[in-house]
Amino acid sequence: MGAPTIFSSWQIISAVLMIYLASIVFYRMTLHPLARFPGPKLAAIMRGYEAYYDLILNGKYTFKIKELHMKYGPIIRISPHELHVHDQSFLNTLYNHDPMNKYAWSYDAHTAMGSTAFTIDHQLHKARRQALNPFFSKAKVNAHQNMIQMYADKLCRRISEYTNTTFDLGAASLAFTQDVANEFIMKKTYGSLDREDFDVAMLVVLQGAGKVWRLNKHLRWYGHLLKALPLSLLSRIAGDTLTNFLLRLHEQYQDTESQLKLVASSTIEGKKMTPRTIVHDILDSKLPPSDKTTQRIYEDLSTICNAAFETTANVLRLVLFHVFSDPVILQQLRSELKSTKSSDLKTLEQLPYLTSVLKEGLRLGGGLSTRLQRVSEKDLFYGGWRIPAGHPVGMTPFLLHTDDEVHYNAQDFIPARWIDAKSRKRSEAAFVPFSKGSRVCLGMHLAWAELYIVVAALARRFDFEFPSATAEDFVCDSDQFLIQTRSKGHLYAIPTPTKPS
Ligand code: HEM
Repeated sequence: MGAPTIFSSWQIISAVLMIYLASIVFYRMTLHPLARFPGPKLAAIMRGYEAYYDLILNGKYTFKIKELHMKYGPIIRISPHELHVHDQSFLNTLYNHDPMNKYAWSYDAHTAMGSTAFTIDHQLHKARRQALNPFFSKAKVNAHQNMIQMYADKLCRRISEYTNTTFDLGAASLAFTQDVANEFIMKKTYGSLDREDFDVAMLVVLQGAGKVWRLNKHLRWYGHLLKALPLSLLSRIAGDTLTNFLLRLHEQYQDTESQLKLVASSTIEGKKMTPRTIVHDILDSKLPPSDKTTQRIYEDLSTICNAAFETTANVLRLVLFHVFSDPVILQQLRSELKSTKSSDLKTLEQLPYLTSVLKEGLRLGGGLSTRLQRVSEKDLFYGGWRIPAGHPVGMTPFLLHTDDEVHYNAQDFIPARWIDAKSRKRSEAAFVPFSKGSRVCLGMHLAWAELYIVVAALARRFDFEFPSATAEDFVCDSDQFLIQTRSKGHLYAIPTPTKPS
């Protein structure tokens, strides 16, 4: 017979667990390489701090980070593992061409590890990006301006159908950016502008996508589980809107597959005959065969397309709301547009007021609402601080764009700030809607071109009234990776043709 034990096995397990947790807390507070950085103790101890703002308060950690900077200064520890800097002078240190990885904890949560956008490793990203760069160059975009103009004209025709009645200009803006991006990248559209409701289901799905990403960050199995479920089961659980989106992704997978087959089976002559898509560029690149599988190419392609849609549409809606709600801005824009009859992209790019309007849209509605972390192989330095190599540090474009210390009346839509030399210099220093360095937005030239062409077309042809919208509806109120606003992307408008003056 053994000796009687004083403690039950549950008590022993609990005690071991307590000691384990206490030693983690002790380590994170004292010996951890980030222990000396300022910030709330709870955030330094556990990720649960961030999870509370992310999940319970629905994407509010970005706003909390702003508050923490006001209390603790420009560099803070925002989780046991991560720092955040709020100072534009640090932009060039963090976003450049030095070897820097992305932060797997955040970027893997998009569950598209094969995509260039979410590739963690610096070298692998560099190779993947090289294969894509030529397709998205400024010259390539310029060569597609007639296509963009064609969709802008189509948007105008569709809007004319609603003269003096209310329609959703917010959904129409997304339909435009979807059709243009799909046509540019895949030489195919899914007919969003042709749909009676401007494909509003896509708007609803894309507005909800950030929630899945935030859940995945904290519950690592969640996204993988969703992906593993068969479409038939998922559609029973998820409802029509998500099912339609998944069907669209499925169609995109099949399109990728058939393009791969087409390119593989074509003769050199045949290849020349088929319209060149991004799939051709990836297959012709120096990437290894493992990066040329259908799944990898599909992940890249669907991520690039999705990165193109809501980002640009969000800026477009915000610009349209402010331009057509403010007679002074509208009048100034129209008189500049009248000075040239041309819709040529190069000409539009030379117009200072139109450019300022778009920059203001990109400042308030562009960029991302989340922090973009980088993990450097070398120590980084900020002020008197040494940031040890291997630890993620991020900055948030949205917080820089809306900082009153940098941009006067930062919350207000004031195109003139980009005209006046002094205020322009200040604002430019903290203006990073497309980020910088090796991970700069792949589609920035396309986004600029779309905005120039479509805003000019709408300002020349229509007046809009917004019976129920207010400026607050377009202020970022939730971090969904992308900016989310109270309007959730809807903008109800009554169009009338522009009166000849
Ligand atoms: C106004 C519109 C847009 C804004 C504000 C925007 C903003 C950004 C930002 C801030 C990043 C950096 C993300 C990070 O560091 O994790 C980024 C990356 C990216 N964007 Fe955009 N974007 C826009 C439009 C587009 C368009 C039209 C496309 C595609 C045609 C696109 C494709 C991408 C891709 C693929 C990346 C990842 C680049 C890489 O890591 O190499 N974006 N974008």
